[in-house]
Amino acid sequence: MSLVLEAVSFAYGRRTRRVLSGLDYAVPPGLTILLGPNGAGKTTLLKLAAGVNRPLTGTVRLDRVSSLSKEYRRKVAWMPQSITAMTGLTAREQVAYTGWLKGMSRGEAWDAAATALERVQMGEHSGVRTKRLSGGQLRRVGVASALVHGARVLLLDEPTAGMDPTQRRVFRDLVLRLATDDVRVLLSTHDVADLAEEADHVTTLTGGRITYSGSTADFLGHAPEGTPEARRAEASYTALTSAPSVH
Ligand SMILES: Nc1ncnc2c1ncn2[C@@H]1O[C@H](COP(=O)(O)OP(=O)(O)OP(=O)(O)O)[C@@H](O)[C@H]1O
Repeated sequence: MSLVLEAVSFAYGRRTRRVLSGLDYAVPPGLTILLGPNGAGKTTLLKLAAGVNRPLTGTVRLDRVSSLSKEYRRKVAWMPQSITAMTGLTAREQVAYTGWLKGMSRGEAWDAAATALERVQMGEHSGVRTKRLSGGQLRRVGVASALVHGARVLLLDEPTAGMDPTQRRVFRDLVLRLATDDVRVLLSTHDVADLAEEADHVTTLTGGRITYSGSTADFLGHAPEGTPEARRAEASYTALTSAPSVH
């Protein structure tokens, strides 16, 4: 199973400059952290990979399935930066609704919603209206919605933004458990030090170009010699995002 972007270009309007141009990228196995400065194009890349945005040129596919097909959207799940709490719906209803939108029957979606909420440790909140949940809990409902239809690739856009350290820890443990041999996770974050060291892979994006994509160990090796252990992720990130081009 491989999610690949091939020679992808994208612009938000006909006359606006391209945010991505001729980009080639394959989502690596396991958990990958997507790092890059503000405006680098991380959200744009995730939306293209999710099939939410259509590339101007090039292709996005999961094995042979095009991102423009309905089948693709069942296999790939995207969690946007902000999750909307749907008025009047409980956590389980909101998650089941997503499953139904992705083509599951009502009964199937209802059962799968309970399982997905358990997986994100929100089982005991499944009957709570989502409007009443905290920001961190709502993000976990967002992950459950991404999991409910059995997606093979999860694309999470800055899921830890605005979380306090405790919520961040819970979420981080959750994400580390989600990435398995069968499910690839690509997660964008500004929080270099927090997640990068536990991820399998790191990808850095600068000005719409991939400046590094490889193992976390190699990534950490880009820190200048003598960098203290605790600052290696940050130093590697700085080295890779300020250099003109690497890989
Ligand atoms: N809807 C839009 N319309 C026009 N331009 C946009 C739109 N969304 C993003 N852009 C532009 O595209 C570029 C890449 O934005 P994108 O949101 O993908 O970056 P990002 O790396 O996710 O940034 P951040 O970390 O700030 O979320 C930026 O220059 C941004 O201004």
